[in-house]
Amino acid sequence: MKAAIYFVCLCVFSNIIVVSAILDVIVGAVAHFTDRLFQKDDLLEPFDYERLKTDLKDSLYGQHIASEVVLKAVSGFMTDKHPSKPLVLSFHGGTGVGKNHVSNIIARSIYKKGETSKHVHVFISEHHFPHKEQVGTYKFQLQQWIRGNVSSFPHSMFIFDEMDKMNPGLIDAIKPFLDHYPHVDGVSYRKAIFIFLSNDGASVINQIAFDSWMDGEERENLQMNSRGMETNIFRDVFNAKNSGFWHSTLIDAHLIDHFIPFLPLEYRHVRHCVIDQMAALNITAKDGLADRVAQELLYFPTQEKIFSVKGCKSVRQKLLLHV
Ligand SMILES: Nc1ncnc2c1ncn2[C@@H]1O[C@H](COP(=O)(O)OP(=O)(O)OP(=O)(O)O)[C@@H](O)[C@H]1O
Repeated sequence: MKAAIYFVCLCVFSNIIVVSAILDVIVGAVAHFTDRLFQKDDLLEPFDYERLKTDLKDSLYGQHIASEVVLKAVSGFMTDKHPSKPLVLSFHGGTGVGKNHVSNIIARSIYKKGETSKHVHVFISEHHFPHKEQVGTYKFQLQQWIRGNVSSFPHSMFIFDEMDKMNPGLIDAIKPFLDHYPHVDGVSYRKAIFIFLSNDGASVINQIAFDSWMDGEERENLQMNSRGMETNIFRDVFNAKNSGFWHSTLIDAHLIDHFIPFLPLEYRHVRHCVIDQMAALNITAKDGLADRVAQELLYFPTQEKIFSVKGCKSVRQKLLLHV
């Protein structure tokens, strides 16, 4: 009797195992199929230098330095069949001046689905990695995430926002991916793109823009090497109280390809942003609406009021108050 019960149990149990194994295979196959189907229209856009140039010219205001460097860096990288390392860009500047906006423009030039592509991965320090004590777990997850995505799609893009608030342990975790290694644990990261965004260096950039304005210089004459911009940004960034670490770690190892300053925006640039938002919201331009909205924003320095305190950040919200 006992033997019969054992026999029945064994049959039921082995049937369960067989059924679950079959189910596993079916679920895996369906997932793989839908994944392929989904990926089919989420691929690379054939790279077009002129399209990126036009997009930067038409939709980015007041950032001639960023525009030039981004165009050269991205087109050089995307047309290089055998890059020796991933492209690593570091964007610096005050709030609302276009750092995220340029990341989206770059994504539009690379992926068919632009910034909504699933190959664009955005990490916001305080949102994704809020707890200091969990840095070990974050580190593991972040490395697995980058590794998994790059192995299935080498041209993946990783954007790290609020880099100045990033835990040093996490910076160490991504360091090997940014280097010249042909492979890290069997995966090549040479076609990936990493973009770091931070407000570090903003005070130096703003001061240089102000001095240049005071001297009556054309804004467009400001270059990376004018008025010691590059050196002063480095100095400021290295000495930043909380965030000096990421720069010293990544800069010392020469892992960042381009430091890109974003200038503070003037009234005329903000006005352009208002007009863009009016078009996006289908609002007809009348009664000097663009000027009224642009005038409502705050400008600095207190006396001269030349640069927008929040760039173009709250333009949409201000505009909505008028409709
Ligand atoms: N230079 C610019 N040219 C055109 N539009 C801009 C520019 N700067 C900002 N904008 C507009 O303002 C919005 C907010 O800017 P964005 O998020 O790029 O700022 P940010 O520099 O990343 O700021 P933060 O440091 O606060 O994250 C953008 O989505 C874009 O619509």
